[in-house]
Amino acid sequence: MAGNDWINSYLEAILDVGPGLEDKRSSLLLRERGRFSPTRYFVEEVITGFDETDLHRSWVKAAAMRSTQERNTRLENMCWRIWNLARKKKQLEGEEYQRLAKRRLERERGRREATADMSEDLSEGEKGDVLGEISQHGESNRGRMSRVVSVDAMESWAAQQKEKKFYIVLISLHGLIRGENMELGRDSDTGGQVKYVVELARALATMPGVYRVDLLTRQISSSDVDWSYGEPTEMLHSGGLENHNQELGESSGAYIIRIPFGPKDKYVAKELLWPHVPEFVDGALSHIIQMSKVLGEQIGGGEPVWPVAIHGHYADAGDSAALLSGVLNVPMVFTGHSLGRDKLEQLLKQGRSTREEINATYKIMRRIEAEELCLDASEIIITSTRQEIEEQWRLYDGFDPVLERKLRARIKRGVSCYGRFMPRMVVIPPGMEFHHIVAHNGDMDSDMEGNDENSGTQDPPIWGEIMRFFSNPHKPMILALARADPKKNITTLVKAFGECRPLREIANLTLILGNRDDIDEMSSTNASVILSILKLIDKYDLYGQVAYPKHHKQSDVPDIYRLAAKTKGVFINPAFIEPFGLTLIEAAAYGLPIVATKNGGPVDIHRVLDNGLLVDPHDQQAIADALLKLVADKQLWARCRQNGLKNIHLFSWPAHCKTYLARIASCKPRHPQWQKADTGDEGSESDSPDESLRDIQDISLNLKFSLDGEKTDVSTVFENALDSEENVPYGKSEQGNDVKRWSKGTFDGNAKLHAMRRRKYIFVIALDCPQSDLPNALKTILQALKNASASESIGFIMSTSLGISEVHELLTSGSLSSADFDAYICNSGSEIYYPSVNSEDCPSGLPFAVDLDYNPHIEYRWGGEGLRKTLVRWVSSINEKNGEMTISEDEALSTSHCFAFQIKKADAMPPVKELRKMMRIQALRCNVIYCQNATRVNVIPVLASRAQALRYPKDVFCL
Ligand SMILES: O=c1ccn([C@@H]2O[C@H](COP(=O)(O)OP(=O)(O)O[C@H]3O[C@H](CO)[C@@H](O)[C@H](O)[C@H]3O)[C@@H](O)[C@H]2O)c(=O)[nH]1
Ligand SMILES: O=P(O)(O)OC[C@H]1O[C@](O)(CO)[C@@H](O)[C@@H]1O
Repeated sequence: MAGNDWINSYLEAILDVGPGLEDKRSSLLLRERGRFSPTRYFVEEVITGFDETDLHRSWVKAAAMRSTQERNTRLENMCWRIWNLARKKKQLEGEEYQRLAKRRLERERGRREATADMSEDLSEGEKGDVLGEISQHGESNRGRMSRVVSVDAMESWAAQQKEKKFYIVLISLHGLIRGENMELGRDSDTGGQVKYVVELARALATMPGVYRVDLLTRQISSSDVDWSYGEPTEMLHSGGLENHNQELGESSGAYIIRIPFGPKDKYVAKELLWPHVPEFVDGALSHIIQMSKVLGEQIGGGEPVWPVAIHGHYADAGDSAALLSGVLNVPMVFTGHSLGRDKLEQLLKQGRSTREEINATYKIMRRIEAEELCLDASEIIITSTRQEIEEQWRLYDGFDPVLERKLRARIKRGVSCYGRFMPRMVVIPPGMEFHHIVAHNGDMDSDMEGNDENSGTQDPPIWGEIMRFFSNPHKPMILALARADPKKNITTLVKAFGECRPLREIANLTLILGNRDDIDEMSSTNASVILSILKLIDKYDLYGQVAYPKHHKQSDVPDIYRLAAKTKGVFINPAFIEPFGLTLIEAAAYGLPIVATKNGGPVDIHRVLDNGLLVDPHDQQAIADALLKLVADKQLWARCRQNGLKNIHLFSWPAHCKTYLARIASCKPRHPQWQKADTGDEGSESDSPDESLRDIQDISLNLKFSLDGEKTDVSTVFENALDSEENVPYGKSEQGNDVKRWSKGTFDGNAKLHAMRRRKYIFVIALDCPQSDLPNALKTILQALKNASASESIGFIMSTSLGISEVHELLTSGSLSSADFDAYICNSGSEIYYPSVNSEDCPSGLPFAVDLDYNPHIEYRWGGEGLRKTLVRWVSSINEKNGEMTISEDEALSTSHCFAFQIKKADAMPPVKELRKMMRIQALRCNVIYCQNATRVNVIPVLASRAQALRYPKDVFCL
């Protein structure tokens, strides 16, 4: 049922059912106590309803009742409802308060421990840093954004870049992205980020030193969306992009590359894309490897040209970028655009939904974990404003501005950070594409002079579409342009307008809220925004004063701003919080003064442009007052218009790109550590390209034998495993990551492994819990699979949380040999071994050869001894707290890249997320895994895992 109509309909139902209403003396609820009655049911539904938006409406209806009895019943129910709402709000506030206090304590403790660790060698200067760290941001107002334009240093950088030829990968996941006629505001997914990434890709490709930019996104071949989103590749034309240096990069250009993943014929909203991220990573990896090879031939003298950075935009693409940067060992960059923790806090503050409800709608906890992973994995995080760092990123476990500065100072002085790392946060606001604005600014000035009527040029069609709504189209236009998303808070704007008589008299209101054909076909969240607005227009009888056109094209947007400016109107963005606010710089560029929320990016924008007023978005009266002030005060209006136009050049893509590239160039170069194999005569072993495509099947023995707690008929596993190619039964890694496909890779450097080249199928056997019957089961599986096909064509990989000595024990107890498997992914993905007859290949003298390239490949941010010491302290604190030995370090099983701990009492252990959180608070980056039925904890490098090891694409160029 739309809106809160259910409340009134339940009240109607109560009145219809009506038992006991005659008894005027007793309370409705007391009267019904003890036995089921429909009245009681409806009353309870009403009073436990948790939304206050229609309380006023219920009140109006109750007050209008003629019958005293009916009125009293309604009022009585309203009292219950208000009481219940207040109680729930209080309870939520209490819970929130406790949560925040707990968080504060945890962070303080974490920071204390980190500081204590590093205290021995604190230099004097550093000690000073600790006090008043935050206030050190006291840069001047302009200074805060000055990074945008202080590009002098960039000139020398540009000279250096001439020699370089960068390949940059950007990722924006959901797929509704194209270069021309972007469908902005189409739904909740198509917002500013779409425009941002396309314009960034285009601008980067024109920079000196940049050879190619790929913007990876989802390929959607579905009748739900335009065919253009199904094209595998789209070149992004640079159009009239200006480059301040007039130095176009020697570039092969910018491209949108569409990777198919997720359901084939369906658009999937961003909240539902999470389970498909690993599939995207596999597709993207193939593309990047292929492209690096092609670029290597074009500009790398035959050596692959790896991406200089993989840059994820928004949490979902950040998650993917982290995995890709881990697999390829190249730097990761991240831009949040909008952050989950902040969104969660805002929604909780509104008090309308519980944490669980918010999570169910927005999958917000998954999103927050992805953002934490971005902090773990990124070298640089790009924000649009300083507010984003100080107010939003600081809400995360993995980021603390104080610790960040401290670590940076230590690195500068060459002092140890004891395995601690923080990404570098850099404020680089987005830019504007000015080429299509400049042409109109002259017109605008003549519009202002009132010359347009004789100018002979035709009005843009969108003007007519808007003006047809107005009784008096010449009044100043208040313009809002945003996605129909509740957080944009357009309903408060309509209320502010509707309830302010002078404003209604002096101005019109134009609402551009995306495109719609049929409200019933919109997503429920978008539809509810539109419906509430339509109801408010009706309620305040705003017909003739508000325009809400159903459609507009991207090319209409400049004309919409121009129309508002021509009428001496004002742009308004009243969002509860706006991370940056592209519309504000767009409005400024068209000479339109602004009223904007004081929460988020607009504060920084306003500081630079000084072209309007900031308001509290919850304060309806303040919104109306600010709008009235700007519209009515002609001098103020003109000053704001001029200020905006004068300073808008500070938001320029070329300046953005220069700072961006300088930052990226400062990252320590990293690239895959695997050695290029000697292609020699091995190439001939692959009979045909098809033959080299191997299917990987993951028979999850851990699932079958330990988690299920019951034995499975092993032969069934074989049948599934040998099922048709389309029906591959993929398993789950211990972290729940999908394990899918070995990237066409095999191993080199060891004669034994050359045999793998002949494999047509590779089966990955994932095992976690050694049980007494496991060796025999393994043996049976291997034999059965070999019998089912020519044994030469089948290869096996063991993927396990066990260490290599445990694997050896397991094999020996089942009379299996190390040569029965082609490779072993051990210690939860932190080591790879191959069978070897030469015992010198293995540090422990066992018949395995360790992959020596793998450890340096996954080493990024590995905390080593500093991390181990913190873990040991954590172990002691758990044992102390429990008063008994709950967990202990297992030195024998620990390796250089896997710290192993034995758990004695699984039920006395804190959940794994607590340990992850603690590590992050202390800036220690690692992957914590509870494995072997919660009897062991393995702590390994942050981007290592068993699933990631399967993507390790060693010597892919041989195939
Ligand atoms: O009906 C519409 C609605 C929006 N837009 C355009 O879509 C963009 C919207 O961007 P923005 O106002 O910045 O908001 P979001 O869509 O919410 O974008 C997110 O990402 C942006 C880029 O990082 C940030 O500026 C925002 O704060 C952040 O919320 C602008 O270019 C608008 O012109 C349209 O063309 N038509
Ligand atoms: O999910 P949120 O926090 O509302 O964020 C909005 C963001 O999502 C997007 O719609 C991208 O998927 C963006 O365009 C915008 O940056």
